[in-house]
Amino acid sequence: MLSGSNTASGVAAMAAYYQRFDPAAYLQYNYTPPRADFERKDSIVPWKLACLHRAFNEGDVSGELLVDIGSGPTLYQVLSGCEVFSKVLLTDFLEVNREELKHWLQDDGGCNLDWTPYLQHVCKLEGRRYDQKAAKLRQVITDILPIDVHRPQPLAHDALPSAGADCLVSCFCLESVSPDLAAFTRALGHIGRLLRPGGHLLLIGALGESYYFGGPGVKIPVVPLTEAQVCDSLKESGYTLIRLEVYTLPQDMRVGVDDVTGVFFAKARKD
Ligand SMILES: Nc1ncnc2c1ncn2[C@@H]1O[C@@H](CSCCNC[C@@H]2Cc3ccc([N+](=O)[O-])cc3CN2)[C@@H](O)[C@H]1O
Repeated sequence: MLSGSNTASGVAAMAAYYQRFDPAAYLQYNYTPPRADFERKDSIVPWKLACLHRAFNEGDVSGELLVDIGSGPTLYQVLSGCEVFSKVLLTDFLEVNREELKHWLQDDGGCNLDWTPYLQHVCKLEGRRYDQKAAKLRQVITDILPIDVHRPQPLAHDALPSAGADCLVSCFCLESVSPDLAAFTRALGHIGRLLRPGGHLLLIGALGESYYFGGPGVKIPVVPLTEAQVCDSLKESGYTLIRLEVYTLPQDMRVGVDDVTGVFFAKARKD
């Protein structure tokens, strides 16, 4: 187990693990079938996309600026939000992930995953024509910034307007970058400072995960969360929970890349 919560050594140990993170392998492990099988009702990615579609489109989420916290090398988390917000910021700790996202934005053929099935699936949910989604995304994603959720100010001081973001989305990040539960809760508070009061947080994460592979042989420790801990941490860090949904992994979704037992989706509002 890593040493104490948010101590320099605990956080530094996590940062050291991430020096070996391999975006291409990570995408292969989690964002291809069976976990991303758009023909299967019980596949994880369609479940996540349905949660995000509903959360962005039920009338209470609005504003100009959406910030994705810890984007990693993935885009799926903003496919619905890009129709609601005029500005979207992607963020990640690692240069290799920011580069992966830039490849997609610049459409330079350097991507390690074809996002077409994802865009098609979300357009089907929205009843929208597919051929405008990529252009819309490239139009609203205005920057890809470095972030560290363990800093009280996770982004550069001039990254956001003074009022803050209108909405945050964060998927599978906080629990897998924190040395323990206290650091996870503190990180929730840090990202909350980026959000205006009354703004929404859409948080997706792993339940019961104690490790995952961020590449071949790159075993990264994770804070194993329960639903109750997620609810308590949100409350403790200044959010009001609106809805919590849980997906339990069927046996054949447990493919050996982690020991996840479930996935949670939380929609919350900053007090
Ligand atoms: N201090 C930091 N601040 C912000 N971001 C940071 C920091 N350190 C690293 N990062 C950044 O955060 C990371 C985000 S990827 C974290 C992976 N999370 C676990 C993985 C994901 C996953 C996906 C799908 C499914 N499923 O069931 O379908 C299960 C699971 C469970 N395993 C990475 O981009 C790193 O670059």
